[in-house]
Amino acid sequence: MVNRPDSSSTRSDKSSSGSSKSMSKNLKGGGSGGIFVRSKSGNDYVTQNKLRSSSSLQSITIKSGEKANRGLRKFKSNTSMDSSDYHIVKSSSGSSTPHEDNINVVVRVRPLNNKEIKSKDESVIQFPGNGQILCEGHSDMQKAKLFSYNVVFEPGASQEDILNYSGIKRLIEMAIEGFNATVFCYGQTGSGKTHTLTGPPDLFVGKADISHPGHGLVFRSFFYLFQLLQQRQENTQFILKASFLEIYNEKVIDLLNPGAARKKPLAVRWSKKLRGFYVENLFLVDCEELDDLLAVLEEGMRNRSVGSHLMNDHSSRSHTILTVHITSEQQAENEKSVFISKQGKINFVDLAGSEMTKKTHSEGKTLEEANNINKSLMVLGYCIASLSDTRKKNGHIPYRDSQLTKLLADSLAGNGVTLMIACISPAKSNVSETINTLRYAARAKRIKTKPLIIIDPREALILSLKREVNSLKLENEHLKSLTVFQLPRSINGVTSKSGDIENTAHEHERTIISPPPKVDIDRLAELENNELSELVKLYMTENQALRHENNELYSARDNLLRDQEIVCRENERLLKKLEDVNSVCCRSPLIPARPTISGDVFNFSNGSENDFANNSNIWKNPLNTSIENLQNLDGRISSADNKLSDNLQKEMDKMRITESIDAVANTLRRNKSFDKNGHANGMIDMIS
Ligand SMILES: Nc1ncnc2c1ncn2[C@@H]1O[C@H](COP(=O)(O)OP(=O)(O)OP(=O)(O)O)[C@@H](O)[C@H]1O
Repeated sequence: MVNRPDSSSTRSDKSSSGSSKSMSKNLKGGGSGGIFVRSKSGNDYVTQNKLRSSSSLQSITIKSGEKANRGLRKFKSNTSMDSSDYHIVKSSSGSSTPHEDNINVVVRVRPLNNKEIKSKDESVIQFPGNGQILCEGHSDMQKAKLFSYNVVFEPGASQEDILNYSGIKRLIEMAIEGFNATVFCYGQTGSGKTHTLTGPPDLFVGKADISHPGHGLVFRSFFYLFQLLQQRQENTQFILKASFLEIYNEKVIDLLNPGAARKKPLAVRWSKKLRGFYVENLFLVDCEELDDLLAVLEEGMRNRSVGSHLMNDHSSRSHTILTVHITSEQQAENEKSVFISKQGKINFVDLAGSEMTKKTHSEGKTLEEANNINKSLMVLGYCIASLSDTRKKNGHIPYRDSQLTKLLADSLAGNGVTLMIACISPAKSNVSETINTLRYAARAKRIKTKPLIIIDPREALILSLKREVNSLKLENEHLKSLTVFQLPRSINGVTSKSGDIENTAHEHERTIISPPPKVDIDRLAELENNELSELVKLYMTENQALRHENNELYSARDNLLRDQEIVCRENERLLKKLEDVNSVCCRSPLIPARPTISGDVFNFSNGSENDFANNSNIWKNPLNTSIENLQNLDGRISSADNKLSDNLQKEMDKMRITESIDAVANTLRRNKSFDKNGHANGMIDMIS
């Protein structure tokens, strides 16, 4: 049966069939691509809605020439993330306006458990398809409620299906790319949150069976993560660290170092720089191999607070947050000395379940735990309600009212990408809690986050300055080469029309730019703050000097162009005059008719060059002559090879013009057509 948006088929809960067959092979499509999936057998366990693809979002943290050690050193020193200087700068989509991204919400419905089956409890959940859930009302009087989510996992869905269709894969990919990703499980006690995230508790007792189908999302995500890292390790270096904490009775306990922490809980502090909350002195463990990550998971699961009550034998009595920090280092394509560093993380959050203490019969310690759990979940509920309400979301959000909401603040409405897995029981006896959870989840779906780049401003500055210095250097080299091309003019004694041109040209040669000292890129991380600032200053100085030189070169070039323009115009004016003189001379009965310019010039290639030289007293306008012929003209027009400047050439043209004028004047003199002042019928005036 195809589960498409137009499908009107409604199936009842198949949980009692309890099929454990893995559906992963039968399912089409995958990830968060918004594809509706079905099984070949016709039994659908996963229905997807039209999902937004988050693929447009990605994040990079740019670091110049530094290995990832800086952040990691801090991790080793067991201090908080707050001690880093990272600032949120902009989204990785390339634009400075960050994309908004809705929280991705999926729902998992667990099968009816033995107790429920025994007590003849019924399922109140139906699956209309298209990511929808129909839940019967509290009583027969109430109407069934329809909810819509990104994906719905029916009771038969396997653990592998959750990995493949919840969108977690995309979150892992984004974490590798530098985003803060969070997946959290929400739901009433006994609804399957821990089962979904980590699998049944006996998996962590004794020797681990890697192929066990019960392994949860965290375990499977670790495998997927390492698979991706292996594919990418050829050109990228990855460093992984992990932490695992629980919030038990509003106290933060380090699950990787629980002894000390139980005596003195860790503090949750506000970071001005990060503009977020963080846990001080949380232990971070290096995870070079997959086994290290799995060991962190095992260790944390062993140490977390578990209790039992009527609704769950292994009830989580705390909220847990397992975080994997992923730092990647990649050499920039065009800048060998520049490394692009990305620092992402993924949080796996297993919330303790809300519980009706009347139902669970909690008392004593368990009751106190239940009250704290319910209280923090209530605050989470307020936060979600406010954030999903467009009128309230810019108002006060009570994150500070619980440790949980402080630590989830960024995932809920900050700069990360978030996946919520709402877990529900299908049993009629739990219908009011189920409706509450479904409402919660529907609200959460309306919340938008803004995934952003986190970047160290000093490193970004160094990188941008380096890039600018390089481009300025290239530009200046180019301008210098153009200026050198013009210099022979002054060397050959050609007068500059604007006196300052040569000064500028010479001046820029005198400009000495001292580059910043060479710093070993690998050791950049070891530099102190003041040394880094000094380095930034030196780059800025170099940058400024290059800009100055750049300006000078530009003004020199402009002056040279202006100068050339003036000479050209003057040249043209003189040539025009001479053309007039020549035409007057040709028409004069006193002067013998001369062959036409074209006749002589263009036919000289058939004769000897001497023919042309012999006729050099006839003026020829080089501007009206084809370039090919001009290049042959007695070497008068400079070629790129002999590197005579245009201006020098024009000066030579001028000299030849003067010679031509003299020749015309001599002819006139020879023909005795002078007036008493030696002027040839006014024509000499024209050429003077
Ligand atoms: N999808 C499922 N398939 C099979 N068994 C499940 C499923 N979901 C939950 N269970 C079983 O139901 C019981 C309760 O599940 P789990 O402990 O995960 O609930 P929980 O929501 O984490 O409860 P709590 O909030 O009390 O910790 C467990 O025995 C678990 O193995």
